[in-house]
Amino acid sequence: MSSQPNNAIPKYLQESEVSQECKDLIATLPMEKGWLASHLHQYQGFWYFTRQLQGVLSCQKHFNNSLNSDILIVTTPKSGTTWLKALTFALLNRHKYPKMFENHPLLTKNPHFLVPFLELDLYNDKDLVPDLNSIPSPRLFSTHLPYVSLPKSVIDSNCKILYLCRNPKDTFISLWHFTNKLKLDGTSTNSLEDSFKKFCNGVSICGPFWEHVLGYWKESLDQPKKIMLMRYEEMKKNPSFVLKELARFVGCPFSKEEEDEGVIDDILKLCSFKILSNLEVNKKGKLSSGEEHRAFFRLGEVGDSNNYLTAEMIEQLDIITEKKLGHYGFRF
Ligand SMILES: Nc1ncnc2c1ncn2[C@@H]1O[C@H](COP(=O)(O)OS(=O)(=O)O)[C@@H](OP(=O)(O)O)[C@H]1O
Repeated sequence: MSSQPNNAIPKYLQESEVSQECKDLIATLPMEKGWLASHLHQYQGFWYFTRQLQGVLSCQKHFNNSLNSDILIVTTPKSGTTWLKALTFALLNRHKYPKMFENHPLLTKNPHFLVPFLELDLYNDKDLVPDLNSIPSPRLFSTHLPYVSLPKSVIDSNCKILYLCRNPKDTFISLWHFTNKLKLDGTSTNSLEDSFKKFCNGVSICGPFWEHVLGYWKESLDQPKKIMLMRYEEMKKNPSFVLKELARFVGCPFSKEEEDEGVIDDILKLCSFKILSNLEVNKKGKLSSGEEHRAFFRLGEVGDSNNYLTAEMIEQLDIITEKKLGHYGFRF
């Protein structure tokens, strides 16, 4: 692993400057080279790039004050995180910003800025506990962590978890496009075929994909008041239904007056791919972690994987999905 910063690589993928604790742990963990980042490390059964692992350790150690009023957005990467962050932020702040197309923070700030990742933003750079107590209630955070690796305080509290996943074919293709855009160092093998093999073997950010989904699916059945599971495809098909369910789940349902006044439609419009992806802030700009805002907006459609995957690849992913999830009653 490299110990010198490489300025061609975004900050969040740099492997230098990780803590000694993280380095010592990494030396004991299974490691893979390849797509997404130069190295991925397997920790508690799931794969992380180096700085992400440091953030995971740090938030497991320090995020020990989860409140019952907290709302945590949990997703598999590339399943619509940006969209769900925007929707949830707009939902919770609808009374504060009633004129949605005039002075709403989403018009000038990227959703990832407004809803930070626990392990990527809050706990990554330093081993310091950020001042989370100053955030007004309900605090809204996000994470890609699998259920088994959530900080203990999240497991123990009655916070609400909004879990979003997307069919693995489109998730994989979205991730593959994202990594190609990054143009990592020459050691990365980003060919579709190689990346596909790794994805099928579970080696992807916060993968194995199927185990991630299964963990939350099982918990959502056991704890329906705590975990609401959503599918990207469902959100695309019936966004107002999902938004209403979401509002009820987090305890701020829409009133009849709001429905009549078109508040639901306004939120959906503001958070639509068309509006968000065309905002100046999302065409330019970068997160402090180095990711370009525009990298979060590509196509935003269901089924684009059909344009990239062969019939054999599709069949292979369908078989894995049925074997690993269908058996437990989960289907996309
Ligand atoms: N508003 C809105 N509506 C619908 N779809 C949207 C929206 N915003 C982003 N996207 C699409 O979501 C994909 C990116 O996934 P994530 O936001 O989960 O990425 S990340 O994990 O936070 O990096 C990526 O999907 P693909 O287009 O298939 O690559 C984005 O285009």
